[in-house]
Amino acid sequence: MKIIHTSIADVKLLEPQVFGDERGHFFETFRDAWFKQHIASVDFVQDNQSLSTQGTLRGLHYQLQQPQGKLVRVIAGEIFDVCVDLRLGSPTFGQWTGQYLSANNRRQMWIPAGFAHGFYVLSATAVCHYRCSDYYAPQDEHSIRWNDTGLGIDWPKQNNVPLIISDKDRQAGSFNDAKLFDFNRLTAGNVHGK
Ligand SMILES: Cc1cn([C@H]2C[C@H](O)[C@@H](COP(=O)(O)OP(=O)(O)O[C@H]3O[C@@H](C)C(=O)[C@@H](O)[C@H]3O)O2)c(=O)[nH]c1=O
Repeated sequence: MKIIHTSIADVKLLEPQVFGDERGHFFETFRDAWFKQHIASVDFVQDNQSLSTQGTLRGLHYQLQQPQGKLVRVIAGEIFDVCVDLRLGSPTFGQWTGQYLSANNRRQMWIPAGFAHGFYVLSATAVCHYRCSDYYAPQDEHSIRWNDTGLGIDWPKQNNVPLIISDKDRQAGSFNDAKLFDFNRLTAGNVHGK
């Protein structure tokens, strides 16, 4: 697995080694010992998959008491995947990074706990699969408006493609009003309150 650094030190892109032959190709999508050694010492406890049509935007979501690190990849289609650093005291607090993840480039984005996450769909449909380091906790869910002016996320533009977004995400609050993480608490390893 090749590691590609992003503008946010703790956010990484992973690119698998692909073995092609006359049948097609093969690649490993996840290897626990490698991940713990090179990326982060987390255990994934929940895997999610969603299918979205072109122009769908999901996000920006996070859980505060049960923060989730997420390892995101795309099985079919292409998305623009975004995360925002919500760790007060982090050198990159308030910054975002956006990366194109697709079935073609096979890239995965590692987003540690303490970030809001969302994505926008560029292909006719996209199947997104992600591993989470803590369980879904609907009572602990928070969201920030995708087009918050303070964040200024530069989402890709698609002409004549209507935006598809849930009511919940349409009504999300601003970055200024967002509940935040404590960088020191997260980096002290107490991420999951264990
Ligand atoms: C996220 C989630 C949803 N659900 C249910 C609740 C609801 O009925 C239905 C759809 O939920 P949502 O509208 O919240 O799905 P969605 O907008 O796709 O939510 C996801 O967005 C991306 C960007 C993330 O980062 C994820 O962590 C998650 O927040 O699925 C679960 O059962 N388990 C889960 O882990």
